[in-house]
Amino acid sequence: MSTITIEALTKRYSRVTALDQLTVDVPEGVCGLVGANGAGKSTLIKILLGLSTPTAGRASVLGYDIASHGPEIRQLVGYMPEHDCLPPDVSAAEFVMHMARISGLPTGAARERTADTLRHVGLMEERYRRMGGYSTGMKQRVKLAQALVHDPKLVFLDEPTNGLDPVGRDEMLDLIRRIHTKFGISVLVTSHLLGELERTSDHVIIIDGGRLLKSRSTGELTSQTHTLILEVLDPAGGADAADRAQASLEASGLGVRRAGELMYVPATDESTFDSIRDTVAHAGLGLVRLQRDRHHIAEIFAENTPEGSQDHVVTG
Ligand SMILES: Nc1ncnc2c1ncn2[C@@H]1O[C@H](COP(=O)(O)OP(=O)(O)OP(=O)(O)O)[C@@H](O)[C@H]1O
Repeated sequence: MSTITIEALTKRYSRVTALDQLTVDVPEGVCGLVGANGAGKSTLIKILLGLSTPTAGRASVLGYDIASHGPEIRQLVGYMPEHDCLPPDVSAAEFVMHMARISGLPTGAARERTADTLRHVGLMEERYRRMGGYSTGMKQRVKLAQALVHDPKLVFLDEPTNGLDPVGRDEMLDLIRRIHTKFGISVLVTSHLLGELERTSDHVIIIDGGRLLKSRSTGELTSQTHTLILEVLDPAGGADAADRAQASLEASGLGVRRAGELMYVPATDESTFDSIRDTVAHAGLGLVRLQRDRHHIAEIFAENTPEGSQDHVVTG
């Protein structure tokens, strides 16, 4: 089932077309929205929240039309904005409690939800300190907590890993995954870091210049290819194992592409596995690895990205 449907959505600013006839459905679960800086991700989120009006096209969020039901949508959706927006002289506990009260929760429930969400994002210890002294990672966690505090059905997270170091980024990605697995909340998360989405998202939507490039389940995007990846060793300790394996495989009629010690062999059918095993054994070598290669999201993006727009995309 879709949480969001988008039909021919267009947003033109005076000099830029930020969204250009975008049509796509966002399924339940964790959905990654990926694109280089300026691809239109934040513009799309603001339109879906009813905070900005599209130039043309239509969309619905959780069954509500964005043109007529902004307040209903904002009641059911949590929003973590991209940029810093936290008052520095206030503590996380006060701020998240305030956001819970604004969402309409009575004081008791707001206090309970504030404690629960701050615990979930790992900010219990520091919750009474003023946020001006927080690290970037802690600020991102407060922004996430305020998006979750009113128990939404869906959250929009705009670049939640921005400014985080690799450890902080991994922790944030785990938190995002748990929002769905533990609480059943669907997530639309934006990023320009393609590698992040492979393990966090169930589905990935790729946009560029406000246009749709691809919308696929992560499984489909990273599905197995028809290439086998192979690594060998010489039990006698010889250093030329890969060279010898390559020569033997080619003599058996198999095509081999080399990348250092790794060999890539096109598989015609399951019998290719047997041919490789027998050929390698016959050459007196041992198999370290023999498996199907997989697509990576970054490669798929690279195949589709018009020249000149890739330099903003980080594939790490
Ligand atoms: N209020 C505005 N007025 C004019 N142009 C705008 C406005 N907001 C966004 N834009 C332009 O629209 C395009 C899309 O911007 P948007 O912020 O949606 O991209 P993004 O994918 O979220 O990138 P980023 O992560 O850098 O914010 C950009 O060219 C941007 O400069």
